[in-house]
Amino acid sequence: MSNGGYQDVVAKLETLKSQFVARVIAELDLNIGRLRTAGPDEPGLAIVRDGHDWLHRLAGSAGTFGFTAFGETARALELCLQPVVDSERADQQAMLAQVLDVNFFTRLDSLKSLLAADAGDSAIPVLQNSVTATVPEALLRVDLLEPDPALSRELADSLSRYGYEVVAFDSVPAFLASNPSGGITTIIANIELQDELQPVFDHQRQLHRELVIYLSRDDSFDVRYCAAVTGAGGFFPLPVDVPALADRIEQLSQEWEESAGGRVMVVEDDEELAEHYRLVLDQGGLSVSTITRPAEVMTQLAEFRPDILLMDINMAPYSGVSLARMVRFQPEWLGLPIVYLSSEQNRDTQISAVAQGGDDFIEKPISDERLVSVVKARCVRARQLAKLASRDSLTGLMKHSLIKQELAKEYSRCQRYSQVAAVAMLDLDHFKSVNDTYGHATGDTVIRSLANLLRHRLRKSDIIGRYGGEEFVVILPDCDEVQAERILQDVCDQFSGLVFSSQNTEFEVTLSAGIAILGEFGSAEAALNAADEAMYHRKNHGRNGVTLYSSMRQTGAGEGVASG
Ligand SMILES: Nc1nc2c(ncn2[C@@H]2O[C@H](COP(=O)(O)OP(=O)(O)OP(=O)(O)O)[C@@H](O)[C@H]2O)c(=O)[nH]1
Repeated sequence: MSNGGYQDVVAKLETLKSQFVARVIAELDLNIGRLRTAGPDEPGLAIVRDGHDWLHRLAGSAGTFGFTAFGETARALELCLQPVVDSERADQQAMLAQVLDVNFFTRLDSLKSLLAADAGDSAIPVLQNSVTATVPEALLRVDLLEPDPALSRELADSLSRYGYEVVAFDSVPAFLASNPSGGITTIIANIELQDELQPVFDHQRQLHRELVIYLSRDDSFDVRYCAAVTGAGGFFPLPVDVPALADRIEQLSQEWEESAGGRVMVVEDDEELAEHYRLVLDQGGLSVSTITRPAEVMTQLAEFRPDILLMDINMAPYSGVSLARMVRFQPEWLGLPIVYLSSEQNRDTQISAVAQGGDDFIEKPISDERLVSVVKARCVRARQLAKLASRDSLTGLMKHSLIKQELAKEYSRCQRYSQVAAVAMLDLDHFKSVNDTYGHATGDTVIRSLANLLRHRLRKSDIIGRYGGEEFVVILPDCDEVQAERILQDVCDQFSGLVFSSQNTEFEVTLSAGIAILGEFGSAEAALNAADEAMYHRKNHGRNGVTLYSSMRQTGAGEGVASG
């Protein structure tokens, strides 16, 4: 975020703080006046219950706006009223006189002066060092810092086959001169340049140590350890195992993507507090949606689709705990992490809230820095878990069941809007012999390499899944036969150009693909079967290439495919 943007956030937070003060001053006069009139009767009890709720809200929100002493006193006063609220009806009236004594009102009156004192000397507890981190596309770029021109050329050439845009530099100053905007990239650097790079990291916020991979001629423990000490994300001895290096770049960029951003929905009925959280979390690089009316929770969930839901507990007349239960009525939200953000301090109540449909509890008030770091960590975890459930562990691509769901969705979309989309089935050629000759681990590297290539070569809107062992499905929305054939032929060519090595032997692998156009079939399943049949046709006609189902039909093959 630019400095201007940061100043803007600070100004908005200051405005919220002023609004909070103005509201609280009005509430103080009103509530103190009412509590003074509370007699030992039913109307008096109602006033005390309202007063308790009001103090509870103040205790939770004041600290967030920087009114620490004020918030602590409000909390102490809330606890004074707690026994009345908690006790049996018969005892309540008798307790009133004891609780509402001179001491209670002296402390209640002190709230006004505490508010004024805190307002004078407390700074807005805003994040000082925010990061906006939503730049995964930039990670396709790899900056290569290698003084040896021959090695640099060879590596740049090999990595570009995996779909990376490689920019080579022979020195750190040359790299810095070319990247003045400091876009986030993966950096592959010869470890000899390590001492020059360290000061650069200290001064450039966009360069991240964890996105650096060192190359080294010396593969000793000491050198590897030194690289780890710098916080580097990878280490490769020379000569480089290129597929493994490409794989590491991919892993780093995926880890980065997971840790960047995150979607959080906040349900908080206090409007100033909700806006404060929104500004602070947004400043911390998260996408935020806030709702102050709990009745909107279901609609907003469906629209915003958050990674986590942050929910206040006391939102009279609603309870966050019951809302969490209600959210869980819908199977789709069973796995959504719900974190209570509440000023509730009673441990038993906290545990009971978590037991009834929530996942965790954050106590209010919480500092801005801590809120951002806790929420970010929860988002990363939520994304990792969601990914584990739906993504193939070897490649990170969609699993069989998910890709079939996506295909069904795309099929309906094409039907509804009369759009064109293609589905392709891809299968590695003679893959059994790769495993048999070089071992299963090398076979895994080949599978991952194809997955990475597909991720890079295809558009963001294309959908890729691992359908089976060495079989992949690709869905290409808004893509006709001619375009799909061109794209997949390009993938085939790129893939067959990758050089793998194992046991000092270099080898290449090819793939066969079949393509079908969704709209030409009566169901998504039938289109997939057709793509599969076209792929087998390619296997029987020389492999290493693409077959269109429609051309295969024209030449008389594939009569058996169901078209409905
Ligand atoms: N390394 C590795 N191998 C796998 C994985 N899943 C499936 N395979 C292997 O993929 C191979 C598939 O072999 P086949 O179905 O005979 O096909 P092929 O050898 O590729 O022959 P064609 O498809 O006719 O070109 C088998 O050896 C499986 O064990 C995996 O996750 N990792």
